[in-house]
Amino acid sequence: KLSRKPAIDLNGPKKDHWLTGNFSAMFRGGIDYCVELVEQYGGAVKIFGPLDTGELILLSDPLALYHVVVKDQHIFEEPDLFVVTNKAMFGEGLIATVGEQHRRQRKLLNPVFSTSNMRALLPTLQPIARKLTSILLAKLPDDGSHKEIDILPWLSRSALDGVCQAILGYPSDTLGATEYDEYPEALQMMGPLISRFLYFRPSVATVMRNFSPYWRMKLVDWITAPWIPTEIMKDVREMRRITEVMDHGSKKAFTEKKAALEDSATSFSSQGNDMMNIMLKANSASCSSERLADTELLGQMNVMVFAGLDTTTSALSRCIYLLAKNPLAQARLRSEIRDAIRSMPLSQDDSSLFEHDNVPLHLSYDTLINLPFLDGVVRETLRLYPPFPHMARVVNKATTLPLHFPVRSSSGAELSAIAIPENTIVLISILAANRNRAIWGDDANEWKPERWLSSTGRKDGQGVNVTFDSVEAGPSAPALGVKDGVRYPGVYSNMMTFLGGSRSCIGFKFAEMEIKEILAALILRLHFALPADPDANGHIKEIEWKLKAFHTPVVKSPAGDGVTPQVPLNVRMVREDDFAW
Ligand code: HEM
Repeated sequence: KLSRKPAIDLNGPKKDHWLTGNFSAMFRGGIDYCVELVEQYGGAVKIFGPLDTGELILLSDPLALYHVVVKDQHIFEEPDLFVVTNKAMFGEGLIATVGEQHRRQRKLLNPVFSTSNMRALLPTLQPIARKLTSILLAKLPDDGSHKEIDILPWLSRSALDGVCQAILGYPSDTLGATEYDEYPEALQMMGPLISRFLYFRPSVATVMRNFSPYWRMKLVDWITAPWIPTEIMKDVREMRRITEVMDHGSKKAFTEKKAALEDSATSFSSQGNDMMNIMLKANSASCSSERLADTELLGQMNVMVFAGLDTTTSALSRCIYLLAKNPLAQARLRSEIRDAIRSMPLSQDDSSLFEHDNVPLHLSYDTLINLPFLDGVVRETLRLYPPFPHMARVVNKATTLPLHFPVRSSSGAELSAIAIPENTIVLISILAANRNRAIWGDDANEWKPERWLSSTGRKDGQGVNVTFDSVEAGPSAPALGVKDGVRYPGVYSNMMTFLGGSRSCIGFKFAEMEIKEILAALILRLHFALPADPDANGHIKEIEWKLKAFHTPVVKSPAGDGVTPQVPLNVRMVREDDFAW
């Protein structure tokens, strides 16, 4: 059906490959390829998808994106394939629902992610950040010299413990890992397995649409039979095992939580600050027509972990890698954190707040969130390297999209609007939008945390879906990401990293807090540098970020295999001169 739609009258590159269209070039060429495409053809580019997907539109024009995610978002829907397969894996959580059901879920869940709830959640994340720092410190030589450590698994475990404890209220301790716990282990393996299944998603969707639950299970039993030996069947079997463990673990945690709440129903006394608890209370208090079913609440548990884990790990590892590459920025950030800690009022009653040097361990939520340079580092990293580089939408009826910056048709005519046939797939290029020179300036492709320091845009858009025309620059300095009143419709700092509109990321404040807390704890005590020691063959490790579903860091050949995800850095204890910048 998709391949039979009318041709799209838009300029773009030729097909790179008969089977994969422009997709293999996009993955191979990574960020540079996508940025060059957009710089050459503009904010709406015709590209070719794999197999019979046919022509797609790579979209990054600000006005067009405002229509896609806010104004006409009922026309630009999540692909059915995405929704159906998410439902099969996670149940009826936010990323698996559409229309009225999705609206009802967001209405209940939006207030759960309020700033005041984040403030109350920070103390759950602080011990995790502290534990991560202690674990890495314990690995280092006593003489203050450096050691190479792959920080990726450690960041992933802290992100997992953070999501499990703060969102689910599940006492996960993968950082400590004294005992094997199959539930968090299954949650952690879900993301990587799903990336391996990217090309099989269409078959899963077909099965979901055309088979009854009975025959679906029969089919799964058949294809996961242990006597089918191929590699891919191993992955299918693993996926089945993980889904079952996740389902069982979530149901158990949910049932216990619900029972505890019902026990204290008369007083609704606090059972902990985790988001699941807040969500259950909000649900019980809502009117019956808006209330979510248990299956929907359960679905949220799986969805939150999936949506919050690899994204946060990717952002955190990119921040530390960039700081390792930019020692001056690292020193500046460290000084800012130390100064903030020194100026905090000391609570002599709470000795747990102190470590050696009489340094309080934790910053308050408001101090942490408002540290200007830390904020600049996080925003700039999320702008330049959005963990989700592209998001897909399908056009459910033929429409016309207005553009702010005109592009060319196939015949070279100037277009200020594009006609989009029904069933066209639109790829929202978060990456290209966040690097648009016309909005962000000529240095848009450079990592400059300090660009945020003088911007009144620093606090813009926090959770508010403002309309396209209603944003004005502040009175003193110009707001970043706004040029002549034009901006992207993102919920976070005029950028598209967390998208905008009613399907924007619900967890962005949580992600921001978790990234800042872990960064602050690590940078204060540890110094990071890129690998510099040659191996036995004289090769020095060079980290490369491959563009897949997420940006995946690997070590380039010949020092590495170019495949295994890792971020090996030289780590040592901080010295006094590491604060000078
Ligand atoms: C740096 C970290 C993160 C990034 C870059 C990110 C990005 C995104 C993006 C781009 C979407 C839109 C997806 C779509 O439209 O298909 C999204 C949705 C979502 N995110 Fe995040 N996310 C992050 C962290 C989190 C965290 C920590 C949580 C949970 C606490 C979370 C929960 C969700 C959920 C539930 C949705 C679906 C929202 C809906 O459809 O209504 N995310 N995220």
